[in-house]
Amino acid sequence: MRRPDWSSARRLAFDATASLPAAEVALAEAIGQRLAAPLVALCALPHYASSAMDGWAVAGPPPWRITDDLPLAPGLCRPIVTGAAIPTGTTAVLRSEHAAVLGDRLDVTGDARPDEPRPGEHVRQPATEAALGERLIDAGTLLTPAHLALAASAGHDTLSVVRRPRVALVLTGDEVVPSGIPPAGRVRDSFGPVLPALLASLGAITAGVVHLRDDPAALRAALLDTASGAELLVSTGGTGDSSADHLRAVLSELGAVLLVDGVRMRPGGPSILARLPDGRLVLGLPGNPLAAMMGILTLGVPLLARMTGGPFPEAATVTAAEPLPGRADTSFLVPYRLTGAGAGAVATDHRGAAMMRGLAAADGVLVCPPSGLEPGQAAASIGLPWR
Ligand SMILES: Nc1nc2c(c(=O)[nH]1)N[C@H]1C(S)=C(S)[C@@H](COP(=O)(O)OP(=O)(O)OC[C@H]3O[C@@H](n4cnc5c(N)ncnc54)[C@H](O)[C@@H]3O)O[C@H]1N2
Ligand code: MOO
Repeated sequence: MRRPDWSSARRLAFDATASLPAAEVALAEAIGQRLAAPLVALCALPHYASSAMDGWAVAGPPPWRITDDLPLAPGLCRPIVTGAAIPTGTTAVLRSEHAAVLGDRLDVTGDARPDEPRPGEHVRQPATEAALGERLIDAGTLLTPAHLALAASAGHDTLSVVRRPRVALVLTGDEVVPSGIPPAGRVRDSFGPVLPALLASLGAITAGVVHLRDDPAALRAALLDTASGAELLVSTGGTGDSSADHLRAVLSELGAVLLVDGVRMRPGGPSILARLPDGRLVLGLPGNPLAAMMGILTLGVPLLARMTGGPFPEAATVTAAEPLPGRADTSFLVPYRLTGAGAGAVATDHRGAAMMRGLAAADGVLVCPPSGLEPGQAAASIGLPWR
């Protein structure tokens, strides 16, 4: 679609693709991925009766005689540690702080409650957290450390997760230098050191990075290169119409379909989403650093949410604390800071398309509609993946 508005562009990006297939990965690798199938308990939790305290497994009322014999008959006891299996015949566990040992005799100290230990006290009964086969985590859940620990205790060594999308980066520009302070006419590469980590925070793996001159043949070859196995190519620069900008011409020559051909927003308006004839997607980000970030936040975030099996990332809202002018047919993406608890958004300074200072200082990005905003009016807000 040619130049959709900001919210239509996000929806087009989400609808451009589908969830990737499932893959079985080691438990530790599943962090941050979405579960592809419901996770069930492979054993009851806990799977045996265990002690919740260091102390004594006792049978019957006090006092008790200390023994190694099993099963425990009434009037007998033996030491036990937290987590150990409860010996047969045990009626309760007496915590060590409340135990008085005299020779081979054990009694309850004066610090204990009069009825201590109650039957079953400090005994973790089997299956109190989950029964064997019980569903513990729903398919589609984004896996956190807590989920992985639960899966491990439920007996899982691997998990079925939605495979991470592989992304090939194609960074273009004769003038772009990879390190140091560039001379006039050249610019330091703002993307190479940053995009892999940003894409990783969105669930993707960077499968390759190439730096290209502004050369259509090189760009064509890079877009046709399938060696990295990437489902998505993310390019930077060359989205414009100058003699040094080749992305549109090369995409057209390759027979790509432009799913999003520019977005009615600033910065980031020239962003492109295209599908190559073999099905791979190309996200073309403008060269201006802030514009490229807005392209990722607008098109890349919904696209990768879909590929990683997630829901559509609904925008939050934020209230403007100052008037923000609008412009017909354009959404202004405004990096903002919150002025205090419950207070509204104030635009950061230094937020030109080629600047990064404003975004670096921002709490979020406000989407100012064409009609503009008055103080107290609400607008869509894009969350920053790194906050
Ligand atoms: N006549 C017009 N000129 C421009 C228009 C327009 O509508 N008419 N649109 C402007 C807008 S908006 C944007 S955004 C840019 C889009 O530029 P391109 O995607 O074609 O990117 P380049 O021309 O290659 O570079 C633009 C700018 O970005 C710098 N750049 C490129 N790569 C990097 C990098 N890796 N790290 C840091 N900076 C980078 C590049 O040096 C340029 O300064 O076009 C406007 N022009
Ligand atoms: O995308 Mo451009 O200014 O709007 O940088």
